[in-house]
Amino acid sequence: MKVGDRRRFRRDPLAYLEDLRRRSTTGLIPLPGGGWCVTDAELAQTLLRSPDYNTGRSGFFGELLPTRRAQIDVGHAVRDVLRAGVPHYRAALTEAVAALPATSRWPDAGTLLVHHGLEDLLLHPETPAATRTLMRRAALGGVAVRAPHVWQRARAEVLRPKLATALTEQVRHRRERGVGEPRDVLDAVLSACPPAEAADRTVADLHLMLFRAVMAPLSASLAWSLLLACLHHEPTSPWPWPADHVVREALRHRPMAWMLGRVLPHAVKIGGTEFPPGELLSVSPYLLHHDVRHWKDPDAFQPDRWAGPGLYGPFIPFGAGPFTCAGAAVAHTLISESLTALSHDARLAVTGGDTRPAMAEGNVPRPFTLHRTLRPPTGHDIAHDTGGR
Ligand code: HEM
Repeated sequence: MKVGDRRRFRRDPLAYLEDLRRRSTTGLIPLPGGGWCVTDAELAQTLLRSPDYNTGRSGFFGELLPTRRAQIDVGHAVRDVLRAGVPHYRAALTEAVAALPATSRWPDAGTLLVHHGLEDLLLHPETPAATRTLMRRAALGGVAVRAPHVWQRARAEVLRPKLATALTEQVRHRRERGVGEPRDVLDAVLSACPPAEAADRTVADLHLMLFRAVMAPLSASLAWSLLLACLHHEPTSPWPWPADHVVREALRHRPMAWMLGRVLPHAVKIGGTEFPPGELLSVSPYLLHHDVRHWKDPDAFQPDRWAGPGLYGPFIPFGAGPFTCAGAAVAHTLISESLTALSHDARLAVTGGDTRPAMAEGNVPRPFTLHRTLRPPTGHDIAHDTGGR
């Protein structure tokens, strides 16, 4: 990438991408880091959904699991344990929100909240305290969510192997004892991975990988939902939208996974261009979510657009097709629960908010400050609380 392009990309990555799309006449844009992005919505969805382009294993798990079947089993087992843990998450999050200071710095405060909600689901309370402490330090110290500063990332690099060693020891211990009904994500991975298929260290690495894959997008999507809703509403009255619509619209407006790549298993001709096998073709959820041919006012943040019967365009914040996110539904629930806990009986306002993202391992919000003021119950709340309507 040329220096000028790099500067423009850093200033506003999404505007830079939009600009590349505007200049393309073929529905394809060459990406500065290599490979191509398919911007035509139909072609893009074909690429994600067609079994022709999604052969073999998903890149999500890297080389950690030997077969596609094993990948699916692990994804489902983790999803099931999180789904069963929703009531626990709700209670833990409500507790954490009650302890949130009136002024908090985001997105870090969101990472803290999400971790508080997930802590017992990642490693249940009977796990040795030292391992849980390491996990907590990792969650907040740049292992779960990529830290912005080099020194923080260096510290995370020291923490990561310590946590991997502690988790490996825990895997050995649980395997010796035998795993019954999964109590946490580690049990879920163990239940889907027989020892012949995954060594103790591999299970620990899978747990670490899932820890990041769950924490980072939940934390970023919660922060985007909060920021965008606050920027588009006066803090003097409660939000007029259900949390579910805010979350959906934030996932559309600022999807954390802004680019999804596929390595072509065979040669293909797209938009008049021949691509050899092995070429990297990507689809951008962001561009599809902002395509004027499929969305009305795509650049406007409008949670209300989800209130009516669907006139929706392509919506793929969790991907699509055979490799779509295993945790999509539960992720949506967890973010909505978090937003509900934050906005319940409170006025929310932000300062320092910017809708341009900082690109880390995805599209994450730049730092902003949340001001949360508890509001006295209104007549409506009292009628609602006592069951009166
Ligand atoms: C807001 C939160 C989340 C977002 C935005 C998100 C997004 C994504 C995306 C874009 C993919 C890749 C799809 C592709 O390559 O086509 C993916 C894969 C995956 N996600 Fe999520 N995810 C989230 C939360 C979760 C949670 C809570 C879980 C826990 C179960 C999870 C488990 C997975 C798994 C297992 C895969 C790999 C699926 C496969 O290849 O079989 N994700 N996610």
